Amino acid sequence: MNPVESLKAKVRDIPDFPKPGILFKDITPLVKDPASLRLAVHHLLHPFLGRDITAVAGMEARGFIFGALAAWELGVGFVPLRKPGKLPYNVQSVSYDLEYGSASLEAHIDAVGPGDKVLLIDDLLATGGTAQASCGLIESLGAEVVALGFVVELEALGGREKLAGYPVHSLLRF
Ligand SMILES: O=P(O)(O)OC[C@H]1O[C@H](OP(=O)(O)OP(=O)(O)O)[C@H](O)[C@@H]1O
Ligand SMILES: Nc1ncnc2[nH]cnc12
Repeated sequence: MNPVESLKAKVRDIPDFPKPGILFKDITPLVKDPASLRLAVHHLLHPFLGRDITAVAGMEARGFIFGALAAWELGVGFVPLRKPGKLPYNVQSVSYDLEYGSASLEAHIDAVGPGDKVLLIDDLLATGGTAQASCGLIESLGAEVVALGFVVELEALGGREKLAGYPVHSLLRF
């Protein structure tokens, strides 16, 4: 099996979390294993090396894990997209639906701006609600979304279709 596919064994299935009927894909076993974490970040970023990217943005909370590592590897800054009420300065907000509820994200109004070329990174793509809303948030601040990267993609939930028009890269497709 190729090394990236072998990472699938590090994603743990938790049935009925956080609600009955949801099969939760738990990435904590992958993240706690140093070789798996390094391999995942390396392959997540492979398509983006050498690209004109000025910032990485990541969605709270699990997107912070891979987003911050991605920013470090690319040598650019990291922009946190946070759950409501957490950012201290003036914010721009966006609301959206996800597989098991609805939510909002916020960014500081000066987090990115015109001329910025942003790579959006999250742990997982499910319905695409979070990612689509995050694209809107970044664009509402005048920046461009260059591409999106996810460690896990749940293909049956159709997130990729919701992101039509954006380059989407995922590592582990279930
Ligand atoms: O494609 P979607 O249907 O929008 O779902 C994907 C989102 O759901 C999870 O985040 P969650 O909101 O559960 O927050 P967390 O990272 O704080 O656990 C995951 O980390 C993605 O951000
Ligand atoms: N099934 C799932 N497992 C883990 N995170 C998720 N975010 C949205 N759907 C999810």
